[in-house]
Amino acid sequence: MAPGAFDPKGKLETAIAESVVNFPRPAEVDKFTYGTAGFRTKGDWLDHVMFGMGLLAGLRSRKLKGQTIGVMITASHNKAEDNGVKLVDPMGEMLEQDWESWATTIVNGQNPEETVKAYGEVIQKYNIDQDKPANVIYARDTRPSGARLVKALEAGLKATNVTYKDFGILTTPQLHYLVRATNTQNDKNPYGEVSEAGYYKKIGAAFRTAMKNVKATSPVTVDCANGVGAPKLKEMIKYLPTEEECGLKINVVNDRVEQAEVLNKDCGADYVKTQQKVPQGFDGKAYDRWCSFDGDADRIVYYFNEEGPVFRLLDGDRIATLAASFLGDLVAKCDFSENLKLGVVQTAYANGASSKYVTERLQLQSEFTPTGVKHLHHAAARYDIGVYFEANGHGTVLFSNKALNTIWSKEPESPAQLENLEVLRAATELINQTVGDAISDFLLVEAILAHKEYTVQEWITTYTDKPNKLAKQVVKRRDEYKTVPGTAEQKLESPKGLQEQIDTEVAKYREGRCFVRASGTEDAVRIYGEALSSYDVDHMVQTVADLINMRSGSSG
Ligand SMILES: CC(=O)N[C@H]1[C@@H](OP(=O)(O)O)O[C@H](CO)[C@@H](O)[C@@H]1O
Ligand SMILES: [Mg+2]
Repeated sequence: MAPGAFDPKGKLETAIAESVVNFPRPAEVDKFTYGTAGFRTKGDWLDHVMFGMGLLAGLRSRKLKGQTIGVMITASHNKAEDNGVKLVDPMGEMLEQDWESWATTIVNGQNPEETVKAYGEVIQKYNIDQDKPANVIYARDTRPSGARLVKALEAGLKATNVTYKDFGILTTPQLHYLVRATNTQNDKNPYGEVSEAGYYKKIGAAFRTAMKNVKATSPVTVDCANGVGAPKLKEMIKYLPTEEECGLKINVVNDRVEQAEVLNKDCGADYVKTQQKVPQGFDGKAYDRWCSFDGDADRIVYYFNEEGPVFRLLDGDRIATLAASFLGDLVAKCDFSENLKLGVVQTAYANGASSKYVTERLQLQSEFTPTGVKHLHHAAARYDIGVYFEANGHGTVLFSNKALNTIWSKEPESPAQLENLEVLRAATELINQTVGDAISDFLLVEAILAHKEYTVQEWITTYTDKPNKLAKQVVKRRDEYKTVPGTAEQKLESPKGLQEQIDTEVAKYREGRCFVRASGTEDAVRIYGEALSSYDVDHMVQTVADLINMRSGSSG
């Protein structure tokens, strides 16, 4: 058929209608919405969504000349019975925003005819030729519902004649890696071998180079949230230099993947960050270095206990500043003829002290985007070296082509410069540039700590966090809470008059900052505040919560 042509009684369309009846819509869900994290809900309700994602992944691949599209089945840090799905674009980035609404449309058909109709709308809108090749790869985390959901996905792929490959159980960033590796395998600079082992080889070799002349302080303990990060980190360790070689001993805890119900339970990066406490299974002594992955291993936070014990968190802001300081130093020492622009991208939830440290101490550019990794990723891509992290521990570093060319083509002028250059080159290979990756970020942090000869105490004293609080408030209608574009979501446009009230309140506190926005993932609005004293923060955030409560009551 011609591009854009669609026949509701055509071969593929008939196959869709016949197959989708095996994956009916669950009565429990009114409407599915593709949000920041793709689709996410109870695993039992997602078969129909998976079928639709099979259709859409195939269409997206056909639209992009047969380039391989990824499908990741995971619900990250959510509980074990939940599941979810996200599409991955050809260079390993998140699905293009325009297509998110098509994802929503294609899974919300009330009957087979409506599903076929939605499929046809995408074909017409994007002028897609159904006879063209389509390639999709997919993987899932360790959730029990994953194996069944894969069948629904495959049914959608089969109905529309898509060539596909199942990569089994992987971390989310591994799937992103594989998508990019697949699409660049015939390029001059392939991203890496197209296999899970290829991922370990690339990162393992880079870590070995980065650690060549330094020794780590051992040990470090990794809480894997009882998720997919556990078996994958254990596999990664086989490719790393041994403790004798580099000084690093890695303990893996919370690795009970066979026990589905303990996934993310009282452990993992999200628990540690939101509860501000050590995970289940913590047995560290004062100042022992620990970190936690989330359930699909795309987030990481570090922490330790001071005597007391007093819990101290080293979150995404800390990793961003550590990485920016390290990379900035290396770039300066390599003395490139080209000027490489380094920047740090954060959201408004970043602690003010970290942003100040970036601009004043590191003398680097700092920028803020709205919440959500795709915003940070796009902004970071505009720098030669763009470091981005959400405070919750999701982030990575992006190197522009110019940066890569400069770094790899430079002729060193001294043995010391060669050493720095080698470390910087290793960093470009060690860091997963497709998406935040707990395993890759973990090894980056470990390499940096070894180079800087930092203990956790030295790391945390680089700056002092401002007292802060993140609260949430359930409201009748969170969609009433809209922010002014270009303010990184820090000013409300509506409800009318609320921002003025917040401003008046915040002005009462020394170095006060407070903003309110609707959550994209939960049915609530979030309130973030910081000020010079923690007493002030508590008071300010509580008063703002009360203001919202009063509004919410009258507007409902
Ligand atoms: C304050 C906060 O941590 N917000 C999280 C949360 O978004 P909300 O839109 O705030 O619900 O979930 C997002 C997806 O995981 C993550 O990107 C983001 O950082
Ligand atoms: Mg995650």
